[in-house]
Amino acid sequence: MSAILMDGKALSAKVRGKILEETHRLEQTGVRPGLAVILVGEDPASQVYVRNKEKACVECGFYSEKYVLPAETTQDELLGLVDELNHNERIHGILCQLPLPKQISEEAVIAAIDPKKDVDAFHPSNVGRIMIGDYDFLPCTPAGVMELLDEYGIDPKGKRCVVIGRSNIVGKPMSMLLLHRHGTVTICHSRTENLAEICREADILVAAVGRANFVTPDMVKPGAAVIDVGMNRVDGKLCGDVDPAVAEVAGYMTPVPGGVGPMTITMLMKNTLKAAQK
Ligand SMILES: Nc1nc(=O)c2c([nH]1)NC[C@@H]1CN(c3ccc(C(=O)N[C@@H](CCC(=O)O)C(=O)O)cc3)C=[N+]21
Repeated sequence: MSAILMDGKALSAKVRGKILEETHRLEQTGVRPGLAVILVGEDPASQVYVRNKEKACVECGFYSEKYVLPAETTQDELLGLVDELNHNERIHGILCQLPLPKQISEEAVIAAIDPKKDVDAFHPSNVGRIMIGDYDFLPCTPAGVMELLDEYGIDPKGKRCVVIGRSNIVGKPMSMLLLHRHGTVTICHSRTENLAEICREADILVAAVGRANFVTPDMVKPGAAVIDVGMNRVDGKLCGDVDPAVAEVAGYMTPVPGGVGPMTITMLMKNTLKAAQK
């Protein structure tokens, strides 16, 4: 058996095409969606992501601004820029690329972004709204996973869903979105006992651990949908959290690259469009 690959690149192209149409419609009212991306320091992986985000802005017809600040930037300087962007009328979405250098508190920066421009959905008020199911913005990576599941006709309703990883940006919101769709959700993490056994029960298994090839074939139920959120660099090569041999057991699987990554950026575009429409 060989898993069906869930093509995030193809679905992204389709969704971005629809967003471009919406952009043209919005432009008739004199509004062009605008996204500001802030990058502090020069982590090479972050530079790739930021470049992909700029490309996506072009594909969607957005206005975009990029701010590359030196690694020594102070928290006050960054907060000053955020405040300026909060008041900039051309900018509807603000994304400050994480992680930030250690002299800057990520929490302070996230809290400073106007929730209406928080297209990452990381601000505490947006996180709270996701918990209660009353949200404007969905967190990009989990939202991208849900669109991939929908595209391939995989319905979480009543199914065993296992999320490995409990981060604020992926694991926790991912669990919440699966729960909203009536999945039976288990969150696993580094202290979980009998991890392989729990994973083997999953109809939908989401790996967001940040460790290369962490999910092995013995951890997967035959026919399961396995979603790989990992972006690990091993000897310069990009590799996910799921061992490629899992494709022999799973029914569906997302590739890395070309799976969740492009969808994450596409959901960022969707949120920016939404912010501009409001
Ligand atoms: N405030 C903030 N928001 C984020 O959304 C955010 C962040 N910080 N920090 C870093 C992570 C990571 N992330 C990725 C987005 C796209 C790809 C992506 O396009 N991946 C390509 C391959 C890229 C490559 O070749 O390296 C793919 O999977 O096909 C990857 C990773 C967004 N993040």
